[in-house]
Amino acid sequence: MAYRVLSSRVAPSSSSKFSSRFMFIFTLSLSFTYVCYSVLFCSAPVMPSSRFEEQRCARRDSAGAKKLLQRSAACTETNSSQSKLGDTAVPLRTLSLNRSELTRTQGAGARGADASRSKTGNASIISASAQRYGNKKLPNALIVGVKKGGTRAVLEFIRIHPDVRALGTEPHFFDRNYDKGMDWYRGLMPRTLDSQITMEKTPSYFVTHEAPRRIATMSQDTKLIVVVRNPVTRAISDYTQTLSKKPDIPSFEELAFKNRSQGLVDTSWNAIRIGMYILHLENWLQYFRISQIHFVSGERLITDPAGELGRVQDFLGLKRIITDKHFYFNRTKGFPCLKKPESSSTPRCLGKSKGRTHVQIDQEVIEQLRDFYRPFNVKFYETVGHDFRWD
Ligand SMILES: Nc1ncnc2c1ncn2[C@@H]1O[C@H](COP(=O)(O)OS(=O)(=O)O)[C@@H](OP(=O)(O)O)[C@H]1O
Repeated sequence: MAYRVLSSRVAPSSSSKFSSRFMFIFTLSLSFTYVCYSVLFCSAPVMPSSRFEEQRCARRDSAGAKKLLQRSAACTETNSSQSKLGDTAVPLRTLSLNRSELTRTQGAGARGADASRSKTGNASIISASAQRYGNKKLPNALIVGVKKGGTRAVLEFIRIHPDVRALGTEPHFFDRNYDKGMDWYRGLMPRTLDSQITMEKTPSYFVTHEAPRRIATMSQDTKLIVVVRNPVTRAISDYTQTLSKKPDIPSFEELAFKNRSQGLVDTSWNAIRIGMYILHLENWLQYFRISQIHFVSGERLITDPAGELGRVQDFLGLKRIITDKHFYFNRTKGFPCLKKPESSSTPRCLGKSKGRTHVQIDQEVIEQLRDFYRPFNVKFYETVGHDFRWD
C-alpha cells in the first residue's frame, strides 16, 4: 500500500519529530497572530470606529457647502447622536453654514443667483448663500416709521451688512395684511442663516394703533427702528409726494389748517398727524421698552450716514462693518449714495421718489406749524432722551 511504502520510506527519526513539532507551533502562532490582527484592524472598513467617522464627517463639513449637501446618512446620524450626548467635538450642523465655508465655496454662480442683492449693490457671497441655503424666518428687526423720514435709505444702507437680510418691498403685514396670517408673512421673507438678522420696513406701522400689540404678539424681543425727521419738513415731503400722484388736490395751507388766521391746525390730516410723534410713541410704549426702540435722525442720515448707520449696527448687535468708505456724496442727487459695491460696476443712489424738490410753502405757514409741533417735540425729546433740534 502506498501509505506503507511511504511510511517505510520516511521513517520518523527524533530530529524530524522535533521539526514537525516546531512547524506545528509556528503555524499555530501565525494563525493566532492573523486572528488577532483581523479582529483589531480588518473590521474597520466594514464598521468604522466612531472616531474615524467623526473625523471623516468633519473633513467633509469643512470641505464646503456643496459637499455638505452630499453628506451621508452616517454623518448625519453620527452628529445627531453626538448632539444628544452633548459632545461638541464635531458640532451638529445641518444647513447652517459658517461664514468661512460659504466664502470659500460660493463662486460667481452663487453671486448671480442672488439677483436682488446684486441690484442693491452689495451681493455678498454670504447673502447669496443664505438665499440658497437659509430658512425663511419672521423678522427680528423692523423699521416701523416714519413715512418720509428716510426709511428707504436706512433699509438700503443696513442691508449692505453681511449679517442682515431684508425684504425689499413693504409687506404692510401689521396694518393691512394681518388677516393673511404669520405663515404668509414668513413666506415673504428672504432666506437667512442662523447668524443673520431678518428685516423689513413699513413706515405706516408707526401710526397704526394695532401694530405695536400685533408685533409684540409675534415677538416681544423684536427690535424696532424709527427714522424721525422734522415734522414740518416731513409733512411737506408727504404732501409733495401726494401732489405728484394727484395734482388736483387742495393747497398745503388749505389742508393743514382748519382756520389759518386762528392758527388752528387740522390734526385729522394724516400729513400733520404723523408728525405728532409722541402720541404714537406712547402707544408703542404700552408694549415695548424704550430701549427696544432706536431712533434715527432723518437729518443726520443725510449729513452723516455712516454715523447714523454705526448706531443702527450697535443697536442691532452687529459688528460695525458699514462705515464712511461705503458712501459718497452725489452732487447731482444732492444726497449720499452707496459707493460702487464690489460685485457691481455702478454706484447706487436711491430712486427718483427719494429726495424730491419740495413744493414751496410760505415761511409764515412753516412758522405756524413749528409752533404747533413744539410741545409735541419737547415731550418726544424727553421720552427718547435725545434732542433732535427741530425748533
Ligand atoms: N441718501 C438718501 N437719498 C435719498 N433720500 C434720502 C437719503 N437719505 C435720506 N433721504 C430722505 O428720505 C426721504 C424719503 O423717506 P422714506 O424713504 O421714509 O419715504 S417713504 O415713506 O418710504 O415713502 C426723502 O425725502 P424727500 O427729500 O422729501 O423726498 C429724503 O429726504
